[in-house]
Amino acid sequence: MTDIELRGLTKRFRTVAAVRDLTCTIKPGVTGFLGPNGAGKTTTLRMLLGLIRPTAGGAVIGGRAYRDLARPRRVVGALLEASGFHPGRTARQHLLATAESAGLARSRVDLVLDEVDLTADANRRVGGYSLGMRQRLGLAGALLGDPEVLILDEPANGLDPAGVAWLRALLRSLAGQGRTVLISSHVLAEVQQTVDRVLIVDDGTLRYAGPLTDLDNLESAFLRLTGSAS
Ligand SMILES: Nc1ncnc2c1ncn2[C@@H]1O[C@H](COP(=O)(O)OP(=O)(O)OP(=O)(O)O)[C@@H](O)[C@H]1O
Repeated sequence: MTDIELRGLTKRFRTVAAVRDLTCTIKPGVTGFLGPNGAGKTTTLRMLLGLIRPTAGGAVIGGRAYRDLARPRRVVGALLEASGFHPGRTARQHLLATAESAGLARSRVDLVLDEVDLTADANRRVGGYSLGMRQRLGLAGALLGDPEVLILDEPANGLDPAGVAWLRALLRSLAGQGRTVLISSHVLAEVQQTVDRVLIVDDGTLRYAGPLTDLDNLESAFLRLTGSAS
């Protein structure tokens, strides 16, 4: 069981205060990370993954900063945006290269391809993939190290309705195995069906952290807490 902890996490870009003093603990289960455009979600996830340096405070996963994890892919799987794949490579080649560079068993590749339902297309070039297929490939990459923690930025992006239902079942099953799953999303109806807890941020500030069941109605709570209610 691995927690994610944010401790006074803060990021300023010149004049923009993107993330302001976020403190919370994210436990095993599925946690939805919600907020309007520009609220600071992606910046927070990028700091969690050691991609950008906080201005102040920090974030730890299982008690360690991402940069200090000896084998990060075995602890944390991440999907930030489904791009950056070499278009001339097949999905299988992409995952084999990732497995090799991370010191993971090649046998994991076929397992994760199956898990994301890409086995039939595994030998096609990624350049010909749809957005939803690239999203599934990104998820396969996140699952490659069989990590205890998954950090997924808008994982339902590009998935068709059957894909969204499939993703919901996958996330629930990962949570059922005791993993900690953090997903950002704008689709509140979908979040409502998938998550155990929610974090709501607005203007870089944490407005709510707690169980979904403590909110009568996610949409009205979101609009009220983010000042978007008319
Ligand atoms: N590299 C950067 N340089 C300058 N400002 C940035 C940079 N990255 C993000 N910002 C700013 O920080 C704020 C938070 O952006 P962020 O992308 O984290 O929001 P978000 O909640 O993920 O938004 P969205 O839902 O639209 O993806 C925004 O005002 C954004 O313009």
